[in-house]
Amino acid sequence: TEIGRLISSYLVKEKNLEDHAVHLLFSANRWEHVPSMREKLHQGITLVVDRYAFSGVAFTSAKENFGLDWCKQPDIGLPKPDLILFLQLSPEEAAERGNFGNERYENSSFQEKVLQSFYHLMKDKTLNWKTMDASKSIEDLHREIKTVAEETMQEVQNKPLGELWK
Ligand SMILES: Nc1ncnc2c1ncn2[C@@H]1O[C@H](COP(=O)(O)OP(=O)(O)OP(=O)(O)O)[C@@H](O)[C@H]1O
Ligand SMILES: Cc1cn([C@H]2C[C@H](O)[C@@H](COP(=O)(O)O)O2)c(=O)[nH]c1=O
Repeated sequence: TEIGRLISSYLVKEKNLEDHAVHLLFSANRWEHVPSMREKLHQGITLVVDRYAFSGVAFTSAKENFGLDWCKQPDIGLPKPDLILFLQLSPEEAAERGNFGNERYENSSFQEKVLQSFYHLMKDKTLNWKTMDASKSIEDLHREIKTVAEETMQEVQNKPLGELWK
């Protein structure tokens, strides 16, 4: 989408955007997909969503003068995930993996702040957070994710779709 392209040029540092504005753009980029997400979910299709609103809150609240509550507001009411997988890897190990350091936000001190924001978000017991050890091999991690995802799909198949942070 146009918003998506604008965000991409911000992330690769081609464009600078004001911090509040970019936070709202990330959220708008989620909201513009909600009608098609709802349609697919009602057809029984399982959605795997990379990052979603939790990255929105964790990354913006890691900036100076942004509280967690303000950061959550624009994403309140999005489709609520049945399972949130947090792939945990130390900032040091992440930095050793391919391509780290080129994008905006990819420096270890900022990533450490983001990690603390994620720990805060994970305290919310109304959400089904599961932490996976991302230092494992791709194959082992894949197996574990598949198992927990399939269990969740079984559990929730007849449950109504919830609204995030409501
Ligand atoms: N379990 C793993 N073990 C070893 N290397 C991995 C593993 N998972 C991913 N990688 C490698 O780490 C690099 C980053 O992986 P990937 O792009 O999947 O991360 P990501 O978390 O999706 O990053 P971002 O969301 O910031 O784009 C890639 O080079 C990928 O091949
Ligand atoms: C969803 C979302 C993401 N971000 C940040 C987090 C990452 O640094 C990038 C996304 O990188 P990817 O390689 O495309 O996964 O954007 C953010 O600041 N706010 C958000 O809502």
